[in-house]
Amino acid sequence: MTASKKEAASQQPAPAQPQNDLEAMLAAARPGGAALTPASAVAPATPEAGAQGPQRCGVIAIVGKPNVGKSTLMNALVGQKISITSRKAQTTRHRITGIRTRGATQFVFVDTPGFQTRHSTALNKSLNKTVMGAIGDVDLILFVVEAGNFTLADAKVLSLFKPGIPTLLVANKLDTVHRRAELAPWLKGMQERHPFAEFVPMSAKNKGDIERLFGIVEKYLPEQPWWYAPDELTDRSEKFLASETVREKLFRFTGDELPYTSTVVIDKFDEEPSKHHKRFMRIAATIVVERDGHKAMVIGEGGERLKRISTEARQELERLLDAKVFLEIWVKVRSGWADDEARVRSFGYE
Ligand SMILES: Nc1nc2c(ncn2[C@@H]2O[C@H](COP(=O)(O)OP(=O)(O)OP(=O)(O)O)[C@@H](O)[C@H]2O)c(=O)[nH]1
Repeated sequence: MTASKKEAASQQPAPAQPQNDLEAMLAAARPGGAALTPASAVAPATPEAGAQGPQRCGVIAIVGKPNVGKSTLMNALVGQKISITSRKAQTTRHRITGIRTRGATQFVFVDTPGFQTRHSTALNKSLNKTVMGAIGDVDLILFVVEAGNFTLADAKVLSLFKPGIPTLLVANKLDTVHRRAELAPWLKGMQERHPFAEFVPMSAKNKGDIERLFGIVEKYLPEQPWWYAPDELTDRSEKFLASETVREKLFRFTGDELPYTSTVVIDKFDEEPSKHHKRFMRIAATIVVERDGHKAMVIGEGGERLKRISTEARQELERLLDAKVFLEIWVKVRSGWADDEARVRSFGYE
């Protein structure tokens, strides 16, 4: 990948011509360095897989501090929910590959956990190691921040980037910026911080922006044969997706009360023969929490909350696995697991 990566890195993307208010504002902020490319200024890439022309394939890391919208972006790019999302920071804990094949190009996205700067537990050290591993050998980095915002936590992530890998500044959540004029000086400041290849103000929730981001990303990927079949969406196992689904429901239904150190372990993931269903899966999961109080919180009054978590997780898994699912969930207390390196590893973290 190295030779072709250099080629991709040396491509100089042409700056977009201003076509609307946002673009004009961006052009005004342009200090002569990076192309300021609002997602809305680029022609969409060819949507279907299998088109003529040389194949392109490359790895794109999606990196940023917690809660900036990395998983939302990844799911929108892949076109299906691969990475779990929630309002709670630190939802993503593993490196996740999402694959999308469009036209002659295969995009291999790597979503990473939000880089942790606050607590130095074994869990957080493992999360940061995952981020570092993900950005080491990729063709392009999408550095995701909230448009108009740049904090110390963002700066710490940025300081990890090595020179040589082209990096796009994805200024996400543009829909929440009401005073767009204020973005110009902010972008100018960002240009001074790092030699970004392009600036892409956008919203991960806007389909048009996603469509155009494909067009921007495509030109950084080297010409080489695809690595995956065109219909593959992820390299993660169904078992892994099962644990992520339960974890997502757990966080959704417990809100901010439950510490982020709670986790999910899959104890059983078996396909069984069935006369009534084309596919029948028997899954057993354990939610691991740190304290008795957290266990009570997960179970809820009369078991109501755990029942809701189970029902929603089962329904989503039935869609995801295209199977009838029997899901059993247990809750166990293992105090101090996030501080215990061996436990962190035994629960499937790197
Ligand atoms: N308004 C708005 N909200 C967004 C956008 N993108 C993501 N969000 C919201 O931001 C929150 C965090 O999104 P995630 O995708 O989980 O963020 P993340 O960066 O993966 O978070 P971690 O897993 O903690 O690293 C969720 O509530 C999303 O719905 C956007 O473009 N606009």
